[in-house]
Amino acid sequence: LLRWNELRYRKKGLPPGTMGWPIFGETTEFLKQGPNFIKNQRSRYGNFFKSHILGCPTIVSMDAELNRFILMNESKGLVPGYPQSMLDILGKCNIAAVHGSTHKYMRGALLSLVSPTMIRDHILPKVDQFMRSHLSNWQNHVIDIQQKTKEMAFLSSLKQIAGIESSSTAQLFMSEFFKLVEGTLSLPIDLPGTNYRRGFQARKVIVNILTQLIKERRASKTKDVDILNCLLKEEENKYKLSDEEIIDLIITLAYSGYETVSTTSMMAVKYLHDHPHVLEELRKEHLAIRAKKKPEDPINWEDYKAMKFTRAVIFETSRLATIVNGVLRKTTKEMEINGFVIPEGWRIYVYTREVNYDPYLYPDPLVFNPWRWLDRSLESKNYFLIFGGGTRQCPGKELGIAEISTFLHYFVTRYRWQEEEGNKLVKFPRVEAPNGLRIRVSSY
Ligand code: HEM
Repeated sequence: LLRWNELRYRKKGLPPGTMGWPIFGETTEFLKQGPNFIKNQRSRYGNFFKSHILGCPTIVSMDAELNRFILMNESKGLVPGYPQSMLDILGKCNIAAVHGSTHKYMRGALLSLVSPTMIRDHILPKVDQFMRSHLSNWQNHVIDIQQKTKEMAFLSSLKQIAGIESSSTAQLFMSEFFKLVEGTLSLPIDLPGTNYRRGFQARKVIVNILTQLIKERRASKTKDVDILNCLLKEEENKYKLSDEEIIDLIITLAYSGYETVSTTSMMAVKYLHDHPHVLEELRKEHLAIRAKKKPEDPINWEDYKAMKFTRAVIFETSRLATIVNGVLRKTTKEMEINGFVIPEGWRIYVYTREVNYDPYLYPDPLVFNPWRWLDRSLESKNYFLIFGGGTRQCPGKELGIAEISTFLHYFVTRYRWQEEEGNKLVKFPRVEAPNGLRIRVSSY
């Protein structure tokens, strides 16, 4: 079978590599061995090789130049290639499902909602208010920081979107949202009891909640500046979206900033715990900001901009933990890349993980050293792909960093913490603590 499968794909012009078993391909090896599978294949076949993973024939690209080319050339037919379950559940207007001019339009609408001015004037005050209350009364408790940062990422975005925080709507929305997320990461099997079916049903509940919210907003004419109101203000808004587009955009916003922000926050807590000298430096930065303020004064834009070491801690956490392993594209037609012919419909996995551990780019790559990021030019290097690159580079980069920074501000100025015994961390295919990451918290 293995040989037959190799012969089937021995089409002239494909990159080197192996295709594994019919249907399953090399998915088991990929999931079991994780990054080592990719490294082994690279040592045999180079930086651009073929495989068959997660149900699709796939090209894995680890070549810096080619990766840039792939990310810059959506218009030539290299569109997002995320799994069908994700597209089905996030809606047909979600940003990963649209291309060309529709993508430009939806992206423009989204960028206007999370621009630096919006963050400074409207979002940061909400994030501050939220973090103050979310991070209260943790002292003298053992908490699961994974659970707390997940709730934080979701509820903080819900507050920015619609000013909702701790109502029963927020709780219902949150439990349905968690089911939706699980559904997007499952096989698209529509049977009772599957995560896919549950995710799809959760989407329906969320769409109902949002439809109701939109109706209430239109009737109430409130002047609050939150994301929902900005989307509904037709006269002043350059981007006019239908209700369906508004709903999918809100789901996109909550979804894209959820796991990225929560996992980075959790891992920052983990690394700070394990590196007391880094925690000391970070705390110094935040205590200096607090010293100039009254206890009730919020974190403002100037404070955020002054958090240079915090920014460095966030980048170093993203790099070392590799929160995002890479991004997926697919070909909309047969095309030639780097002298190889890639058939229509193949996935391209722009695999960026190994760049994070390249000793030429990051000396002592396995050491947690935030100081390396104080040279701000590192952020604009071509190989810096923590937030993606090209036409789909993360529009929520500053928002995500502002949220994590505010979280860290209140966390390190209010608390000390000690990890409990027995925590386990998995780094691949997602960074997570399967049984939670429990810490014992006391007042600072
Ligand atoms: C530490 C936090 C974050 C990380 C590491 C991160 C990472 C990324 C990456 C790697 C991509 C590229 C995906 C691709 O090319 O297919 C991306 C895209 C995106 N991110 Fe983020 N992200 C973060 C926070 C956020 C936040 C808070 C938001 C909310 C506004 C957000 C919204 C988006 C959206 C909407 C896209 C798709 C853009 C498009 O397709 O044009 N992200 N992000």
